[in-house]
Amino acid sequence: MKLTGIELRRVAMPLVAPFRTSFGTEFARDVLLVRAVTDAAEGWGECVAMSEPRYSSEFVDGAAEVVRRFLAPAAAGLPSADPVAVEPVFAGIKGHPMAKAAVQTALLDAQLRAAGISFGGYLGAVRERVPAGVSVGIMDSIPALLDAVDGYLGQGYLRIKLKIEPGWDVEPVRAVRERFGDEVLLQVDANTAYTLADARHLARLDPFDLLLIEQPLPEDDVRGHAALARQIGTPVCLDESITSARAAADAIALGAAAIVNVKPGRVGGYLEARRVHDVCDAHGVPVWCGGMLETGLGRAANVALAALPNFTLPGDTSASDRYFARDITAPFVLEEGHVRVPTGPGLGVEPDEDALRDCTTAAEWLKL
Ligand SMILES: CSCC[C@@H](NC(=O)CCC(=O)O)C(=O)O
Ligand SMILES: [Mg+2]
Repeated sequence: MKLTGIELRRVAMPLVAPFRTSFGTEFARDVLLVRAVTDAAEGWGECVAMSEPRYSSEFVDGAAEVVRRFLAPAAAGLPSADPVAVEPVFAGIKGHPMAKAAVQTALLDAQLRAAGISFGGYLGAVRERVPAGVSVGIMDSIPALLDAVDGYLGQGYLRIKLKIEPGWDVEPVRAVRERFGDEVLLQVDANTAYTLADARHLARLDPFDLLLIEQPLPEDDVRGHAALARQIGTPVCLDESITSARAAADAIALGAAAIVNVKPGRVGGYLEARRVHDVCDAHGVPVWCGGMLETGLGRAANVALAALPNFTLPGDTSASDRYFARDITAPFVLEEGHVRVPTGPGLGVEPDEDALRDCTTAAEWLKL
């Protein structure tokens, strides 16, 4: 399969409501899409980098430049743009996992469409639908939070994740527990907002029987997470710290991760994401699929990944309307709290031409 060209397409996707985390508030997504044109088929990849480098060091303009100057020429230089062959070539370019993941996914989508193989079939999916959790941002008030959670539970979401930060943690969790009871699957995500000195405070979450606390400490403080795990009862889950399968193995060996949030963009692609899944499985550590407010293209790939055997916790694989009034693919919908795994070749979804046209802000053809 020879790569003949790559299109970089930027789309503007307003969010149905602001989404506030400990590192800022998102009002819209400025998404970089990669379309790989090969002599066999075309494929799409979504870059999950945000507009600013606040979740991690990548940001969308930088990712576009890395694809333009380094990744696309590297892929085009190969005799065959096989996503597996592209990995070692991309390894020679340091960092930029989200940019790499977008290109690799576009090549994988093209290869699988040409072969008539679904993304889930290729990755090793064992389920036809996956349980959907939902991520709930930091709100202006407890009543507003309770209204939001009530709405999501009413839609059928099977797990609630609350964003937390110092000053918005114990009380919102207590309020959700008191209002919705002990049966609701509940977890929190701090996006690195605390330090080990907050251990005693974070232990105040223990009575609320949370599934996990996600990335309480900075992404490079793996030892700190291990120390924290010995001081709190809530299981520690890592997100930002897990940049590769090796990082997952190290974190598990250090006792820093009882659970892992798998995000293909954070680790350089779906092939490495599967390796993270496999390493965690080998250590008896459950995983779930994280989210980066993906459009239906990235969402399709995540839902397929979430159907692998060791994805035993509901992921942030929400319906499209959690974030977007109009998706660029047919919307993913919640069915009894689950999202269906696409079965068609490749990602199994196509961009809707009209929706894509209406939200495109830039299109650039990279002649290779
Ligand atoms: C803008 S926040 C993106 C990163 C965040 N993602 C979510 O909270 C889930 C977002 C989603 O539902 O896609 C995380 O740290 O897990
Ligand atoms: Mg997270």
